[in-house]
Amino acid sequence: MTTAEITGNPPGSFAWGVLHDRHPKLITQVRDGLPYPPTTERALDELAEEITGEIRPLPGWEEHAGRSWYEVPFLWAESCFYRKLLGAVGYFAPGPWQSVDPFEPVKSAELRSPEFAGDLDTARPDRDALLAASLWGNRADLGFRLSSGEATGDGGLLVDQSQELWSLLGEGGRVVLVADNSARELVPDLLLADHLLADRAASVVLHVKPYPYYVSDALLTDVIAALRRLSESHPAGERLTRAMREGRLEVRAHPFSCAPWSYHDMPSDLADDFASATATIMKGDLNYRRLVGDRRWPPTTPFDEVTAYFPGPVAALRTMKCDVAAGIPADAVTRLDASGEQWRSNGTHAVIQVRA
Ligand SMILES: O=P(O)(O)OC[C@H]1O[C@](O)(CO)[C@@H](O)[C@@H]1O
Repeated sequence: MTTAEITGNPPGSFAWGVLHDRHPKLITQVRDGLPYPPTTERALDELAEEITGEIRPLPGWEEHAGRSWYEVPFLWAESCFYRKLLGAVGYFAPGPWQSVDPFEPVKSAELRSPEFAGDLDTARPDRDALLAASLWGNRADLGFRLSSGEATGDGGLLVDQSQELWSLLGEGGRVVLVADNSARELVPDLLLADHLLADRAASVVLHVKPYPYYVSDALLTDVIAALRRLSESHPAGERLTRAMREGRLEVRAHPFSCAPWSYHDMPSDLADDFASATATIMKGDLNYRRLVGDRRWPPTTPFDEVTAYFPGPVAALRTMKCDVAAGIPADAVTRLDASGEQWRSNGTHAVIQVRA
């Protein structure tokens, strides 16, 4: 079974709002974050203008050139936008700005924020608290806050298969954790990895992005910054640093992690990585969209069905921040639809879903 891919239309939809409102704000935020030279300012101006019209050709991204940003698959349009934003700030070109993360100022500020310190102070070591911290750490990523403000209410878990997840993870072996955002999400992910390494896994492979993406997505440099910050006030910082040196915690940054397609199209080496793991844990909203396909699934479509193709046991820890939904019980869908709230995308609901 399949259904239509999400695009930026119709006007007023969640995807439309991201393209229409969030992306221009992001350009402004990036511009304000670092003292870029006039050539970069001009490139950012050009991108701000381009996103109101047609997609201009870019080597490797010709697939939808000449079309409106709103007509093409939303996942592709967003990924292309981030790729072009990095191009505009000289991220890929030889020169002084090469590899300078345009989102680093916001990521660093978060790592030094009182909220972050509060997270650490209240962190509890039991497994369910660690799982919940990792899940809800995804609630307000830095891109989401640009257009939606910080999600506050807690609508709770619409699906809670945490017991199935713990059963899966009880078997040792290698666990793959596909990270999402840095700082306030990555640190609880690392604390979860620390718990797994102590109790349930011989090794953990942490997948991060090879280059900046979706504002706050974690890179290797963010893992290192998080470990340093953690080491200042939590014993797990030292343990995890040692685990990295010993190869029990391994960081990978596969190019496909920034590709504009779902995991259905993943290359064989990545599929082998997932297939040979005890379990793969997918963090966050974007990974969820890529896992189940960025499509207008009826929200009751079984999670097992939309992930049947995935090469190995897989779990999703996701706060809901877009229109994609699957595996939601029918009575919950009826109740939430009747409430009139934007339950699919306002970041106050979450799921822990497992396909063993
Ligand atoms: O960091 P996450 O959880 O992947 O969320 C990414 C955000 O960006 C979006 O992909 C839209 O830009 C939303 O789905 C979500 O709000």
